[in-house]
Amino acid sequence: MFLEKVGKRYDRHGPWIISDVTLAVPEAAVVRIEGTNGRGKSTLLKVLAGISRPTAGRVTGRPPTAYVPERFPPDLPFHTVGYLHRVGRIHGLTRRESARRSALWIDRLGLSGHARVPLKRLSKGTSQKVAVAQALMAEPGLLVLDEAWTGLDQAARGSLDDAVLELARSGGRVVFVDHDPARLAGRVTAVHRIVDGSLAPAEPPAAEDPGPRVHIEVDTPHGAALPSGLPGAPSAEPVAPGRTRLTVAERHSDALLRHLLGLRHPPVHIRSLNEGDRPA
Ligand SMILES: Nc1ncnc2c1ncn2[C@@H]1O[C@H](COP(=O)(O)OP(=O)(O)OP(=O)(O)O)[C@@H](O)[C@H]1O
Repeated sequence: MFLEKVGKRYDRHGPWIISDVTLAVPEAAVVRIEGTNGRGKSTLLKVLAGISRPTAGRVTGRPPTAYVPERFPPDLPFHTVGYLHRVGRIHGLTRRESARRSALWIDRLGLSGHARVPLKRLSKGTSQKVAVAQALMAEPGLLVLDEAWTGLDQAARGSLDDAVLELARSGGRVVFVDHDPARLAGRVTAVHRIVDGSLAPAEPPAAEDPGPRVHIEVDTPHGAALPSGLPGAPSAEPVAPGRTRLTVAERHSDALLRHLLGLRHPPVHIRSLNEGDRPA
């Protein structure tokens, strides 16, 4: 995906908010956009996501895109699960797949207690979880996140981190703004700072130690593939026909095991669990 000399102003005679922005977002990129308040970060993200049309320049090669806005409009006459299910249908998913993904993200983001609550009655933090869930439901090729972690509890922030890494690992692109300079440290592939309306490269944050990891070997019947979106974004390595070795950070292993034990499509048999080594 490529932005070529992109500029945006909201009014024909108004100031240019961003100008002459040239940016490549390759596959598997995790791109952080920085800038002080009011510099045009949200404006750039909206142009990237295709929600706002550039006033100058052009955007090419945009894959199917999902966007988590800074503020999610909860003023819709649905409850959480009904809304997510509709989002899935809008993305062209079958009823069954839409229900599967809704249930997956409701579980992973800790929304189970709010599944039947009308969107209008959700707290700000819970609405934010729904905003994240509706974007991840789409399994997009480009995920644009505008302060999407803000308001989430720690577990949901971890789930969003995992989802970003999964997406990048499968070749997807992620572009985000976040006030925490350490967000996705070690995973960010490029940082760009908005200075005087244009983009300047900046230094990515250093990696944090991911800590001990756990290996889980699982069998699936007839070699069926494991579903995408597993908690903790484990890496998966085939070790024998129908057998996969999953490697996940120890802090996510309980959530992953719980999820694997509950899987029905396909059912998963856990063969072994091997704890405690550290990444090289
Ligand atoms: N729809 C709009 N119409 C007119 N002006 C707008 C609109 N949206 C944003 N602006 C203006 O564009 C400028 C940049 O806003 P933007 O929200 O993109 O910045 P930001 O870097 O994301 O800010 P913050 O860090 O405060 O979220 C601001 O001066 C803002 O008032």
